[in-house]
Amino acid sequence: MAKRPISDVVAEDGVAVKPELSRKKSKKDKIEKSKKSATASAPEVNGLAQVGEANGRSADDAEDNEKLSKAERKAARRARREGKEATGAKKAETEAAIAEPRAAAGDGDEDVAKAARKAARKAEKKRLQEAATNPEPAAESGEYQENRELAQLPQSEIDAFLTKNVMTIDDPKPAARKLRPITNFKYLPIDDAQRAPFAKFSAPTPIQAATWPFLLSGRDMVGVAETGSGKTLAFGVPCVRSISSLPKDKQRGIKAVIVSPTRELAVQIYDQLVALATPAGLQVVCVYGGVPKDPQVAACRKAHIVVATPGRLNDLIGDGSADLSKADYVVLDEADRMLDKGFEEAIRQIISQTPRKRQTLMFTATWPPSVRELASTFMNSPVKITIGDNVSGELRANVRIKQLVEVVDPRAKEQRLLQLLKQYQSGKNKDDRILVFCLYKKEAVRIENFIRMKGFRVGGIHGDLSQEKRSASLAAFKEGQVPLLVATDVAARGLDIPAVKLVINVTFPLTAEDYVHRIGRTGRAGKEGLAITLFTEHDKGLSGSLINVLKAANQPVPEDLMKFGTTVKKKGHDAYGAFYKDVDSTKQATKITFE
Ligand SMILES: Nc1ncnc2c1ncn2[C@@H]1O[C@H](COP(=O)(O)OP(=O)(O)OP(=O)(O)O)[C@@H](O)[C@H]1O
Repeated sequence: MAKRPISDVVAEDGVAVKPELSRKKSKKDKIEKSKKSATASAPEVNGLAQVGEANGRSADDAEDNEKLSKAERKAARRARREGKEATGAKKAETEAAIAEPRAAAGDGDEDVAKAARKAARKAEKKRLQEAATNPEPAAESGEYQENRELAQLPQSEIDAFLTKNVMTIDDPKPAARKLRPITNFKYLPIDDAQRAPFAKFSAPTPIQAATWPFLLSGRDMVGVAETGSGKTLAFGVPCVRSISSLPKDKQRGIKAVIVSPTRELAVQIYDQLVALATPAGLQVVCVYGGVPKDPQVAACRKAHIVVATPGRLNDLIGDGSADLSKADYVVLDEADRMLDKGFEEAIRQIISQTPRKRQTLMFTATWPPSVRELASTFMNSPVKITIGDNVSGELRANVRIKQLVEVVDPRAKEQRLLQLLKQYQSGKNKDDRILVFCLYKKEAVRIENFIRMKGFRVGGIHGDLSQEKRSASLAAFKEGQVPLLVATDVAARGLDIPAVKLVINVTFPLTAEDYVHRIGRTGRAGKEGLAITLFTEHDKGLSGSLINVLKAANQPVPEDLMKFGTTVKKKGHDAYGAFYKDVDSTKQATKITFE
């Protein structure tokens, strides 16, 4: 499918897809019925029956476990063999190291000098043997083999990288060997053409470096890293490699599916995936609602990778146009959003169509406890990788964003907004990009008109606008023709708009997670950013969560905000409700924190 402008994209984004609204009658109802009967016999997790995932599991589980333990035994044997070889090489090196100084010390002992030379030769021979038996990984071999140069880096260099970037790796499986972060693009097991899209970057970001070895090894994963830290390529690169490393006849059909909560984000991911997949000869399709289905149906027939919003994807599954039975690489981007609210059922439907033996990944900047257990029902012993000083997975904003909070009278918000715009968009800064967030669509319309009346160039993006207008506003803002954009939370997650200088929250969002995502539209890819939030007494229920976010990022907490209270209300899952029990699913995991 050709690259699709955002203006082609219409539909359900930003609003949770209600399964009963999007569902096609006939065939889909049958699917639903069979799921309901399965639910009755499915095991319950926290009072919620696992649909699809649990179906027919027991019959295949024994076989699977058998395969798994065979694979694990094989990995353990290989680890032992590598260990022996390493010990042998080390021994020879040690002999040489011991002998050399003695000889150099000139103790006159000819035998010692001879022994040193012999040991050195032995060590060198061993190294050469190792290099010969451990060639660079063949591109067509699916198994991940660490690049030789990476394997030979001194451990101190690896430790310094891990410490500098404060990485936490929770791995519930005992590691056969320690995987080193891929600290340079040249260590990726892909060919040069596939490496071309990275030419503009100097090095992988921490989330990319840390996740790639695990993902290339086929592991399930939860990846948590700040907004704008390059998570798309973190899951995109192994996605393409997982397909391109297969023999050609095994590459046919939809092999990977990436689900995103909004259509604009889906299109953005699609663009990045096309850049990665094209050099590998793979096709990507982007499916979303509100536009004619036929071109998407045709593209699905040839596609290897599908990037989708849940509603339209379920539509295509329901009418038999999208066959996910071979899609064994599944990504939920903005995973907490995908598992929240009305998306959950749509996600269950999608995942139930994918093979039971698959790699499932969840990526996000915010990972609230309310979705963690539900997430684990879709995954198999996932590795959890968190970047940043955030071991317990608390809510964290990008620390390069300066956050200012002003407590104001609700009636004074518009005037204060005007002052801020005059202050930050004047003189040489008149073209600086500013993103203004509102909570409600009607509010966004009012604020946009107000700003325009005051003489500013402004566009809008929210659910009440036609798709054409919405896409035009976003494109004009991205390209710099209109420096101001008024948006609802439809633009809060994932959108990568270049050089947004300032985010202004005219009205606080419904959750502190949304706040973190909203302000994350600035300060991306290592840059600095600024966010100004107008907070009123109407928002006081969220003062405690906001204070925590500010404190964790070393930002000033205004006295007026403290007055609203510091209590944090526990957020219940929409399905599990307020009685949701937070279970530490990583309890058994080996937790390694580098700091
Ligand atoms: N290795 C890299 N070095 C520098 N920039 C990078 C690198 N990888 C990706 N980027 C750029 O960083 C920006 C943010 O990437 P991306 O949109 O994937 O972030 P994200 O972590 O998914 O953000 P969000 O949490 O808001 O969805 C993009 O413009 C992307 O091109």
